[in-house]
Amino acid sequence: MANMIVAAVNANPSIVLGLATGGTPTATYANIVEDFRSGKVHFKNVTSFNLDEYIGLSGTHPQSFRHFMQSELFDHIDIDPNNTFVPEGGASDPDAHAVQYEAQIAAAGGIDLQLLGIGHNGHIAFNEPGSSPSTRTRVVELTPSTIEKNARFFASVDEVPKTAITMGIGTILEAKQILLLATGKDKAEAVRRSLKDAASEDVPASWLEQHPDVTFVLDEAAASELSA
Ligand SMILES: N[C@@H]1[C@@H](O)[C@H](O)[C@@H](COP(=O)(O)O)O[C@@H]1O
Repeated sequence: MANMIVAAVNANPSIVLGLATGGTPTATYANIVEDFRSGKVHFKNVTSFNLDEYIGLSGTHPQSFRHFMQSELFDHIDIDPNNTFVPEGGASDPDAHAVQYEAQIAAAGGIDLQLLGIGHNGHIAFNEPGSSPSTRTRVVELTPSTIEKNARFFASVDEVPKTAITMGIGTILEAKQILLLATGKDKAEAVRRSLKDAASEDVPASWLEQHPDVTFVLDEAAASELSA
């Protein structure tokens, strides 16, 4: 995955990247940092937009996605901090901020390459089951199961925010190219349903079937339900 991203940046040094958080892409970011340190890639003219952020967590909160991006990637490469966008969890008017975020993506010319993970229930970004392909960046409520899964990053489940700002499915589908990374048995069912079921709101990642240039990058465990 890191090699694909580095190749894309080298092919277009002013690329607009869409970036994801979560446990899955940490190794990808570590490999990108290594490639930067060995001079294989530069990010001076790159712009990035992250998928989502918890509402109520400021960018300095250790569990905020802004903090994750700084510590896993941005602080270690030469990207211009002014060109790194993550929805602001501390925005005073999150609905207005979501609209503004869409405008910022459009002003940057749209996303060239979008990196995605996948939730165990098939969510992408924080588009939970029930999300339609026309959804845009907006405020959403997290499902109890997502809150429970993400509690592993917090001291207790009560500390996990119940709402978030997320790019919509429609926003994601406008990216020119999409890479979805999934690892582990826990993701096998979501991966199978995304690729094999008819596209529907039940499995938000299944809407990716409608995109012309999507690559799923899977380990064997995540791919284990595909052969049946
Ligand atoms: N909003 C994020 C998603 O962008 C991420 O893809 C997913 C899976 O996370 P993980 O990689 O930790 O399994 O859950 C989170 O809730």
